[in-house]
Amino acid sequence: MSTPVLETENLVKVYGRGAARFDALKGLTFEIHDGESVAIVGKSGSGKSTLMHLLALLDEPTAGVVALEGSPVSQLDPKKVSRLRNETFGFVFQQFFLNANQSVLDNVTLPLKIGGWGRSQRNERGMEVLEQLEIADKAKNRATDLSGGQKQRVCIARALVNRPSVIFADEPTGNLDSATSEVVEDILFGLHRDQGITLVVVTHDEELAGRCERRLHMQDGLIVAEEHGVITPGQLDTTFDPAQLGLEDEEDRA
Ligand SMILES: Nc1ncnc2c1ncn2[C@@H]1O[C@H](COP(=O)(O)OP(=O)(O)OP(=O)(O)O)[C@@H](O)[C@H]1O
Repeated sequence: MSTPVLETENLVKVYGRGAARFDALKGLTFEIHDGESVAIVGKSGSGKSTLMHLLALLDEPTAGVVALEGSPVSQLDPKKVSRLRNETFGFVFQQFFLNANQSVLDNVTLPLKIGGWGRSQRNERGMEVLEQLEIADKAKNRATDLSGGQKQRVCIARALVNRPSVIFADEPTGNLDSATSEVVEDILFGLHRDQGITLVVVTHDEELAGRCERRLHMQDGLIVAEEHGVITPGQLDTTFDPAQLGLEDEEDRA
């Protein structure tokens, strides 16, 4: 089998110390292969975002290993880690994280600016992805002057601009109404299908998780179950048991 794009071994994350110590991840070992779509699901506080931050090299584990394409990340120079993160990953978050004072195009091309690209090349590539996301007519708008769905499309454009091999999406539809959510999901899964981009999605949304080929179920800092296969909405009632996934609590879904 090919080298996994991401791999963890006995991954541990502890926040705080003494009486304030909290063991957020308690030793996770798993692999994510190139071109997979994987959902990380579980109750609020189970450790999903913590795990995603470690996988995305946005934070460091307390113990254990994260390996990117077979190379343990802790052995790499921090500058190289930043470069790898910028080149390999795209990020889509529920809160958008768009710079309000910049244009849509400048927001989208930020990863290229960080990567040292010149302005004209950045703008050319930026317009390409905005066209792909059918939002090129908004390139000069301020990023705040958009609807929620348009903002998320801008975020996806920004995530794509560097031609990443992995997109991390943390509750990507959490701020969107259901019709807009479907559009955004279709875009993400279209990229996965057509461009072979690996998708790692953190979500409380059963339907979104069901569209992924694999679901890792987290509970109290551990992966307690793993499910394979896409689940269509019609199957949700019978095969996708919210109680089993720790999603039974309405409050957790808010
Ligand atoms: N910086 C931090 N310092 C201390 N504790 C933290 C920190 N970040 C997260 N935690 C704790 O670690 C646990 C896991 O948090 P995490 O955000 O990973 O959960 P989650 O499953 O993503 O939750 P949610 O679905 O609500 O986003 C929680 O109990 C949280 O309070």
